Amino acid sequence: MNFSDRLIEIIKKKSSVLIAGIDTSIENIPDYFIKRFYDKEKSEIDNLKTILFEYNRRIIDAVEENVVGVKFQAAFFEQYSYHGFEVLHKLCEYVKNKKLVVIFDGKRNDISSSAKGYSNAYLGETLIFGRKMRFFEFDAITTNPYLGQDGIKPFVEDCERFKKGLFVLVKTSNPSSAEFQDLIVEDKYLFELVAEKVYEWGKNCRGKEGYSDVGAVVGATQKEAAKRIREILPNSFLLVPGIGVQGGKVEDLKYFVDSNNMGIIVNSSRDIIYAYKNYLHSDFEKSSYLASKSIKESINAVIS
Ligand SMILES: O=c1ccn([C@@H]2O[C@H](COP(=O)(O)O)[C@@H](O)[C@H]2O)c(=O)[nH]1
Repeated sequence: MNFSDRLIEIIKKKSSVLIAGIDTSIENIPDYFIKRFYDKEKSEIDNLKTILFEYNRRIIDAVEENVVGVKFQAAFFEQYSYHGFEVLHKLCEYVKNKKLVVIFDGKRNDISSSAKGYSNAYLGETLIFGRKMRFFEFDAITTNPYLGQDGIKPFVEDCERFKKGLFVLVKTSNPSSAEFQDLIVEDKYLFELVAEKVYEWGKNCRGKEGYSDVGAVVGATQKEAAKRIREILPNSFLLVPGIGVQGGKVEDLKYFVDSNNMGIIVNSSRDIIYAYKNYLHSDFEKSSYLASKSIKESINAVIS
């Protein structure tokens, strides 16, 4: 089954388009949780690994009912070197077993030979002594289009081969996104040209429902751009980060959906993983549950 078809199936089953973003830093985990798991007999690194896994695992359990998937932000695991990646690997398997969509937000790309290495790692398989090994079980990855077609091709090929998904950065949510993305090239915004490329790259990997497995990242803070991107990409999923803390408004999601009020998945990270700061300080699991339920319901009220 294609990635886009799997995604649609889960969206229908869950009546949700919410993705929980796991961007956890150990300093933001509540003290009471750290104290509960910190073992003085163990090394700092062993404690880090246990606490990072156990906290995120509980968040995932708490929000499972309200989300269609989990997006792991690579940076927050890479900051702990290979120890962080060990935890990421375990969490990825954990989410996979729950039949949710698992996204690796690494914004990877490079020249084609190196891009192939990234694609092997996160979407496909790697040859070791003639044997094919699959290391991560992600369903989709985010990529940066700056290197052009040859840097994207290895990912697209693995999407076709392994029925995986790709989200290419088209218009990002951050304050400086206009610096390059809004430059005018050939009478168009650069992000429009990138969206046209995304259409081209994804036109041969469509699922039965007619959606492409190659989608775009479009920040929730970019409603004007979203209207234009939707015209260029009528049959692609948009991964939309930036609601909440970054100022993106749930009401604006009506500009991101397609003509069937479909075609988006919406990420929320800090508002979910650190919801205890706004809800119940002493119960982070219940807080994350309540936050995810409230975000899911407010999105559904806008797009259904
Ligand atoms: O344009 C982009 C692309 C990616 N992101 C990522 O999404 C989350 C957003 O986190 P919040 O806490 O919900 O603001 C984070 O992992 C970013 O790296 C983005 O925000 N904007």
